[in-house]
Formats: sequence, structure tokens, C-alpha cells
Amino acid sequence: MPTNKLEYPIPRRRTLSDPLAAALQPPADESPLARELRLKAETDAKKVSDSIDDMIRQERNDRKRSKPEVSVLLLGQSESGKSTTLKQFQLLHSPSAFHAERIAWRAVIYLNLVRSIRRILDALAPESDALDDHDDGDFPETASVIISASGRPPSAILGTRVSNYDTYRRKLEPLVELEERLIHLLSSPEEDEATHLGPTRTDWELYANLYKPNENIPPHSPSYSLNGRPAPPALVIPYSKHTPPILSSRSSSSGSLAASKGKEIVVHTSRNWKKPFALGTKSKSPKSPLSGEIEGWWEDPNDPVHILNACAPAMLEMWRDVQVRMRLQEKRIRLEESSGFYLDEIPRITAKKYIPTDADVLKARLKTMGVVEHTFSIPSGSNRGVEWRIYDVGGARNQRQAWAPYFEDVNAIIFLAPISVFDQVLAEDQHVNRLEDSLILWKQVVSNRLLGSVNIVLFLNKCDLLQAKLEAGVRLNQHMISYGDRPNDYDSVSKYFRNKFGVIHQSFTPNKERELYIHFTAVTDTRRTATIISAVRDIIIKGNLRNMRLV
Ligand SMILES: Nc1nc2c(ncn2[C@@H]2O[C@H](COP(=O)(O)OP(=O)(O)OP(=O)(O)O)[C@@H](O)[C@H]2O)c(=O)[nH]1
Ligand SMILES: [Mg+2]
Repeated sequence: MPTNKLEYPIPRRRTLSDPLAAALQPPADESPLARELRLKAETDAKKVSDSIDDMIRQERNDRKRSKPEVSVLLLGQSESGKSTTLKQFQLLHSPSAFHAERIAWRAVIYLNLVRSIRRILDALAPESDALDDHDDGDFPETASVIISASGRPPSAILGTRVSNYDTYRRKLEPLVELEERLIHLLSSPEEDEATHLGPTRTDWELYANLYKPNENIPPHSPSYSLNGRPAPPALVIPYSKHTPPILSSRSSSSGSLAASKGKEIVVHTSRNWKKPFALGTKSKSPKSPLSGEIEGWWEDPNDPVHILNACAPAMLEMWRDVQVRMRLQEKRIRLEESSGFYLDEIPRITAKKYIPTDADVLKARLKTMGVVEHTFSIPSGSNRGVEWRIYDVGGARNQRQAWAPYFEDVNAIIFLAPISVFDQVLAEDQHVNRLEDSLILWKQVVSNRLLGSVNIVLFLNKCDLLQAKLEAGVRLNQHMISYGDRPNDYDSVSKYFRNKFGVIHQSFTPNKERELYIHFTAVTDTRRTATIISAVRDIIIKGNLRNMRLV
């Protein structure tokens, strides 16, 4: 394999024709005593110079330590709730910025809604039975596709036929084109994930345990900048198996659906995806100084809201159709549990003057790619503001190699493990149970030597969905044999998970002194999460002070 050796010019030795070299030369007739004195003087000068270097280094370290700065890394698998937790931090600590951006999330929310509609249409399609039976290794976004014990989605060949299926397809056809347009507005269509990622292996554990900057990360990977940290981050809008390729023609509906392939769209943060939908560009007020009436995006005939608004009655009818619900149930698709679920709010979301609420933004799903950094100044008791840096990482398997460079100077980790996912598989690998993946990831994080002195807070997340799932009769022991015949209620199951994660920490942490803080969370719930975040803030600040005294 060719090596990429850097070649530096070799400095030429100074010759005696060089006046400086000549001046530095000892005199030709130097006596032994003069030589001894000269060498001693040189040694003393070197000592002084070294001690000045030491002092500078020490001051720099002291400054770093006393600087009120905390860095927190949000870790966990994809869809565990990391970005949602970050949004809650923003809502608490920079609410005006959060509110200013709310309107820009309209595009993502529309896209989430349109995709839910597409997923229903795909599930209803008569040919989808055939697709279920032919495992082509390409799996749709699976947050709510529940896998049977055999590891395959249950086929429903003898299932309910939806009599209005053709009508729904025809009436909702404009949404196919709208989906393309929204993706186009939010993304750089020529880019796909493969062009932005490093190796697909999760080799960060190896990296972290043997950390040497710039060694294990391919230096030429476009995901990394010169300091070994990832290059500017990107966001990914998940693209379903049945989403048509961009700019596909509006051909016969079933054709365009079946022909499309699983792919993910990349939205670079540097591209500022929020801009096309930001308030400033879309709303000029007032429209008329006399009437004081506000002009907004609803006045623009090209705004996506018009198609959504026109399709709203058909969307509503389809979502309320008993046959449709039966068909989804037969296929064990629980859209209520999936990311970006707005089907219960169609009239509100599709209204012409719809403005997303805080709760809508928290529910919006936009997959993170790379690492996104946010800074907040958070007051701490009587102290002046402490600067918090929060890093939100992409949690999908092919994103995890970007985590390691952040392990070096992080003060705390908030690890999110969704515990409602015990019957689901990873979107990126249908052979891996999501909860198993979380447990493995947890073990890798807590056993990591580089993170030995880092405070760890564990969020056992999606408790609201866990409760709903258990109440709907889904049994944990069918997916985790070790649960045995314990009661299938929320209290017992949540305690079981707390114990399971706690034991892994206890057994594998390299730092037996480290305390683990565990919270049951539903990070879409603002009130509950605000209380948890303030408790976590105190824990992290205290832990940080303790560590600073020890170093
Ligand atoms: N009901 C419910 N939904 C949640 C909860 N936490 C997160 N979600 C939703 O789950 C989806 C995924 O959450 P994200 O915060 O985007 O997940 P992530 O961990 O950042 O995922 P990646 O960016 O792919 O790594 C979003 O639509 C959230 O609104 C929760 O506790 N309850
Ligand atoms: Mg994210």
C-alpha cells in the first residue's frame, strides 16, 4: 500500500560563512576553564528557558481549569432522543433563539407528515405483500415496524383489502411530488451519505482506548478536519425504501413507488436548511399599512402549505378509515410510535397559517449526521454564567466513528437509551434488536478507559412509549427471554431495565468510584425534562468541581 509520508525540507547546516554561526562558535583558543564556564552558562540558560516554558504551560492549564466551561456529549443510538434533549436545553437556556427558529421547522414537520402518509399507502398497496416476502436487504425506516420473533415482519397475505385504496392513492398523488420538493428545499440532492462518512466500522472504542491523534481516523476522510474532529456537520432526512428518486416523473403512481430505493438525503448545516422557511424571508409585515394585515407564506401560491391543505380531507379520511387501521395492525405497523408522528393533528398542521408549537418542534424528526455543537451560558448559583458546550452526535452505526475525538476533553456524558424499543430492530441493520444494540453501546461507553473520570448520566428514554406499548399488551418476555415470567407492567419492566444498565456499569467501569445517575425520561415532555435537566446540571457541575480539585 502506498504510504503518504510528509516530506519536510532538511535544514541546511550553517556554514562558517554564515555570520550568526560564526558568532556562536566558541573562540578557537578557548581554555578548559572558559569552556567549563561557557557550558555551565548554557545549561543554566536552558534551565531558565525550560522553567519559563513550564510556567506558561502551567498557566495555560490553570486558566483552562478555572475557566467556567463544561462540555457535555450526548450519546446513544439513532432515534434515542439526543437531538430532542438538545432542543430541550435550547428551550430552557436560549428560548428566544429556539422560538425564532420554530417557523423554520415547518418544512421538516410537513415532510414528516407526508412520509407517514407515504408509509400508509405503501402498507396498503396490494403489491406490498409481495415486497414483504422478498427480502431484498433494503429495509424501510423501521421505527414502528415491529419484527416478529422469527426476525421478519409478519406477512399479511390474507389481510384486509382497503376498498378505497385507489381513491386515496389518486387523491394523495400530489404529496409524492411535494415530498420531492421539500427534500429538494432542505437538502443538497447531489450528495449522499456515502460521500460524507468515514469507515462504517464502529472503531471508536479502539480509537479511544489507544488514542493517538490522527492515527486511527483516516486523515483524508472527508468527515474529518485537520484536528481529527469531524468536518462541518450535516443532517440527514431519512429517505424511505419507497420514496421516488429526486426529479422522478410523476408517472403512474404505483410504478413510481415501487421503483424507488432506500437512500438518505444529506442536509449540510453549512447550507443553512432553516433559511428557506425562516420567518424573515417569508413574512413581510404589514402587507398594507392601512389594514395592518400581515402578509405571510400563505399568500405565496408556491408554498407547500397549499398542497397539504388541499390534500388534508383525503389524509384525514384515510387515517380514520377502519380498514386502513386494520391493515396497519395486521402488518404490525404502529405509526403512533414512530418518529415525527403528526397524523392525529392533520387539520392543525395543514392549516394555511400553521405555526409550529414548541411541542411540534420537539417531535420533529431530522436525523443527525456528524457532530453538532451548541454553546449556552448557564447561570450556576451565585456564580456568573458557566459556558456549556453540548455536542449532539449522529447515533446510527455508520456515524459512531465520529464520536471518539470528543472523548478527550469532555466533562460529562448524557447517554440516552430508549427502553420502549425492545421489540424493534435498527433501521440500519434489521438483524439487530434496538435494545441489544443500546446495551452493547452502553457497555462500550462505560468501560472506556479514556472516559474513566467522566461523569455519566443515563436517560432511560421513551418511557411514555414504553408505558403505551405494555398497556397495548406487547410482552417483554417474547423479545427478552431473560425477563421470564415477571409482571409485564411499567413499574416492573422499568426497574428491570434500570437494574440491567446499572449492573453493566458496575461490572465494567474502570473507575469504581464513579457514581451513575439514572433518570427515567420522555424527553419530548418539556415540563418533566426541565426538572431533570436542572438536576443533571447540578450533578455535572458538582462532579466537575470534584474532578478539578483532584487534578
Ligand atoms: N414519544 C417520544 N418520542 C421521543 C422521545 N424522545 C425522542 N422522541 C422522538 O424520537 C425521534 C428521534 O429523536 P431524535 O432526538 O431525533 O434522535 P437522535 O438520538 O438525535 O437520533 P440521530 O440523530 O439519528 O442519532 C424524534 O421524532 C423525537 O421527537 C420520547 O421520550 N418520547
Ligand atoms: Mg440527532
